[in-house]
Amino acid sequence: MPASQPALFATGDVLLFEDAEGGIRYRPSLVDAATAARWFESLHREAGWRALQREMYERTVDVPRLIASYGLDSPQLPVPVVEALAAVRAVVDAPFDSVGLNLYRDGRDSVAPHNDTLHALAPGQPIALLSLGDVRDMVITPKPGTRGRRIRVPLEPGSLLLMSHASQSTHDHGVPKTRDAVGPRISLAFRVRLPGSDLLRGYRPAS
Ligand SMILES: O=C(O)CCC(=O)C(=O)O
Ligand SMILES: [Fe+2]
Repeated sequence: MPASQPALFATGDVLLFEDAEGGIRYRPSLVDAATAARWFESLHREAGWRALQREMYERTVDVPRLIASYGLDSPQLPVPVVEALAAVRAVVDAPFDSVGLNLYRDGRDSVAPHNDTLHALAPGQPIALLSLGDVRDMVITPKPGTRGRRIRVPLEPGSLLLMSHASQSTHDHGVPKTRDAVGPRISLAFRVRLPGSDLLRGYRPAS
């Protein structure tokens, strides 16, 4: 499917979709390659990675990637997450309080097209996705009734993808499996939770 041509802005930001809350935008280089590599190595080694399962269509399926999650007030917060949060906060004014980390070990790991769990997210607040490690494509697909086309964005190490809360109702996003020889990739998803909500509802440790 042909990709649409996103608008390129003077800052280097690419606006992928516009809405009243900032839409979906991509900044190829939030931090430099050396910083991204340092954070990757440290998190790959030391984050609290877990294999999870979830119920889907009355079956239990393995989540095809490893996951770690922290409240941003956690005393166990890895140093790279503290530094990454500062880099994100320098360009995004949002009261992030949680981070979900994904580790895609190779091209067989993925996340299926989805929108982030609106029941758990504070209205009006964005989701900030920082990428580290090998490049993987993100595919962003308008939901039925939303204008625009499917977009494929290669997420560079050190890049930031910012998605508005509103965009979770208009678009799905996913990281498809690939047959290309790719090494591991880590993403950090900074979010603002609704008080008392559980971002990992429906997930449990793999047996
Ligand atoms: O790895 C990514 O960039 C996307 C992750 C994602 O969509 C999620 O954690 O909800
Ligand atoms: Fe997501």
